[in-house]
Amino acid sequence: MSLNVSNLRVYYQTLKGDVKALDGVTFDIRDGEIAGIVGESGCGKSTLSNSLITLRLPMKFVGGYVSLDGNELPLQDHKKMGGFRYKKISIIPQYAMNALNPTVKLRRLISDLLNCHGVGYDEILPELNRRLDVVNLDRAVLDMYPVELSGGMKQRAVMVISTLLNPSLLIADEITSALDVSTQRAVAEMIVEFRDKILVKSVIFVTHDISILYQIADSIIIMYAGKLVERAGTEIIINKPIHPYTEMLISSLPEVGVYHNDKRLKGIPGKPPQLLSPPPGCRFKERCPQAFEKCKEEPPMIEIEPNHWVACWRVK
Ligand SMILES: Nc1ncnc2c1ncn2[C@@H]1O[C@H](COP(=O)(O)OP(=O)(O)OP(=O)(O)O)[C@@H](O)[C@H]1O
Repeated sequence: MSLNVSNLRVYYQTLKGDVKALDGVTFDIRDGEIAGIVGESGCGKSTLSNSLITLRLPMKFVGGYVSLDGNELPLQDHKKMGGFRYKKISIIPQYAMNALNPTVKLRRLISDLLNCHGVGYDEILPELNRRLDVVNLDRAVLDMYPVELSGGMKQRAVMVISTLLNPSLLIADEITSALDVSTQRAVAEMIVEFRDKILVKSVIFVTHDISILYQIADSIIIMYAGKLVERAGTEIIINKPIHPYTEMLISSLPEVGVYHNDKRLKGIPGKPPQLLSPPPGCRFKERCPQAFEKCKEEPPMIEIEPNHWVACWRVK
C-alpha cells in the first residue's frame, strides 16, 4: 500500500472559529494507482492535497494518521516533513503555471531546487533530458524563461520538475483546469505515462472534471463538505454510483450526443453547508432527495463490496 490516510482532521483557524475543512477522512492508495478526488468547490480537495505536503497556518492538524510506504508522515512537523517533500511526495499545485519564477531560466531554477535536496544538476541531466522528451518538450526550454513558454508547456515543465526524483506519491491539484481541451487531454495522458513508466508510484489527481478521471483514474474518491461520501473503482463510480450525492453529480454531467432540448441537465439544487459550523449527521441531508430521520446521525463509511465504500444510511 502506497498511501494510508486514517481519520485525518485538518481545520483552518479563523477569528470566527475553526473551519472544519477535512473532518475525518480515511482512504488508501495502492502502488501504481491513480486516484481521482472530486467534489464541489470548497469541499476540501486542496486542503487534503496541501496537508500531505505543507501543513501550515492557518491550517491546524487536529488528528489522524497518514503513512506513505509504511512510514508515518509527520504532518504536524514542517521541518521533519522536509525529508519527504519533493523526494517522496511531490505536488503539481493548482497554479503551477504561475509557480515558476519568471525571471529565472528553467536550467537555473531546476539546478537550485536539486541543490536544496542535495542532488547535483549534472548527475540528473541525462534523466532530465529523457523526461523532457517524454512530455514532448524541446530540450531548448532549459535555456528559456518561464514567460517564454505557453500555458501547456509550463504545465509540462512543472510536471517534469516535480517528478525528477521519482516521488512515491504525486499530487496533481487541478492541473488541467486552465488548459484548453486538447492540452488537458495531453497533460492527463502524461500523468498516466509517468505512472506506467514508474517515474511516480501512485497519483492523487484532484479535479472538478469527472470526464478526465474517466480517462485516466483507476479509482475515484467523492468528497462532500470535508468528508468522503463514496470511493470505488472508476467504472463503478461512473456507472453504478450508490451515494445520492455521487448519483446526482454523475447525472449532472452532459452526455455525448444528447441535445439539451432532449434532456435538461439537472445540477444539484442547494448549497453545501458552511464548514465553520457544519450540521450534525450526514452533511448532504439538506440537499438529499432520499434523506430520512436516520440521517440526523452521522453515517459510517462501510465497504458494500470489495473496494467500494459508501457513507449513507440508505445503504444496507
Ligand atoms: N486560508 C483559509 N482560511 C479559512 N478557511 C479556508 C482557508 N482555505 C480554505 N478554507 C475553507 O476550507 C474549505 C475547503 O477549502 P478547499 O480549498 O480545500 O476546497 P476545494 O475543494 O479545494 O475548493 P476548490 O475546488 O474551489 O479549489 C472551504 O470551506 C474553504 O472556504
